[in-house]
Amino acid sequence: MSNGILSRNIRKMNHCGTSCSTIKCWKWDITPVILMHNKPSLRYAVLILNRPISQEEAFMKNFWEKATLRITVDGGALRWDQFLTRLPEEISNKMKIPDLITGDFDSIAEETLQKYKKKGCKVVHTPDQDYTDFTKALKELNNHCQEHTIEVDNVIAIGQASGRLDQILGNIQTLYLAEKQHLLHPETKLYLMSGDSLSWLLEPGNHIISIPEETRKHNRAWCSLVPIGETCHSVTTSGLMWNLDNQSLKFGELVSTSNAFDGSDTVKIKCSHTILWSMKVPSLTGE
Ligand SMILES: Nc1ncnc2c1ncn2[C@@H]1O[C@H](COP(=O)(O)OP(=O)(O)OP(=O)(O)O)[C@@H](O)[C@H]1O
Ligand SMILES: Cc1ncc(C[n+]2csc(CCO)c2C)c(N)n1
Repeated sequence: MSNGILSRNIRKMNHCGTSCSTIKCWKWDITPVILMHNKPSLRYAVLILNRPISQEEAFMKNFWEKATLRITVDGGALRWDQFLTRLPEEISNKMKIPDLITGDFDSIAEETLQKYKKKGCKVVHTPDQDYTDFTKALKELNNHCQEHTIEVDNVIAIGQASGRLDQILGNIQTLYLAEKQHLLHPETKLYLMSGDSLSWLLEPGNHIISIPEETRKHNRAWCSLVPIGETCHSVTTSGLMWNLDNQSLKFGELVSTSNAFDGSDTVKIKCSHTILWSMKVPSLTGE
């Protein structure tokens, strides 16, 4: 086991005792507070998708610089370029370049591609039209890690969830594919960060999610549990304003959006099927 903070705090624990030895347990201590003050031992990859970057300059700069691996996905390279113009030139000039630029390149301008090639970025063309550039980027990330014997515990994809609903759903599909098609190392966790919201999949089992103090204190801190693609027949929670007690989550019946925290330092969730968990994370957008 490695000691990167994020995923090591997201330990899979099969320790539930004899009565539930087959139930998997996860502890999630990922918080942007940890990301913000990311420790040197933290090993993560950052992926920039093709959406405006709405996070605060200080956060993004720090987050990018301290990443183990930096990837821009197709038009994401342009978004990164635009983000750099928000920083003073003497700072942006010294920033690390993307390690990898991937995509079918229908969105990136040739000029931008050439500029990054000249700077020494590795460019991987992924023309397959059966998968999104985000999905293909995860495969390339994994290949790159294997080639260079790099390990990352977490992959955080940055992309504002706005605009095209099909793309937003496509991004959720990528979360599922990463798991089902083993696109990443089995220990590597994948998150979608959109502005001040962080989303990831909770697999069947028990989950304990640490809630950062800033989120607990925030009077409009929201969270959600959404069943995607299949009914989650049984969900039991604690730590939420609207807890579930062995209830079923299903579109057309009950979907737990606009839920909130009850002030506890952890949220506990037991679910029978995979669900999408999203939560507000503190102060990344300056709002
Ligand atoms: N409107 C959007 N909303 C959410 N995510 C998006 C949106 N547009 C693009 N993305 C994300 O950025 C990635 C890279 O986008 P890209 O520049 O390739 O645009 P695209 O050609 O429209 O997307 P794709 O080629 O994946 O269909 C996409 O795979 C997707 O994950
Ligand atoms: C059933 C089915 N629906 C849509 C597409 C189209 N598509 C899905 S991902 C992608 C890549 C976008 O960069 C494209 C064009 C397909 N191939 N198969």
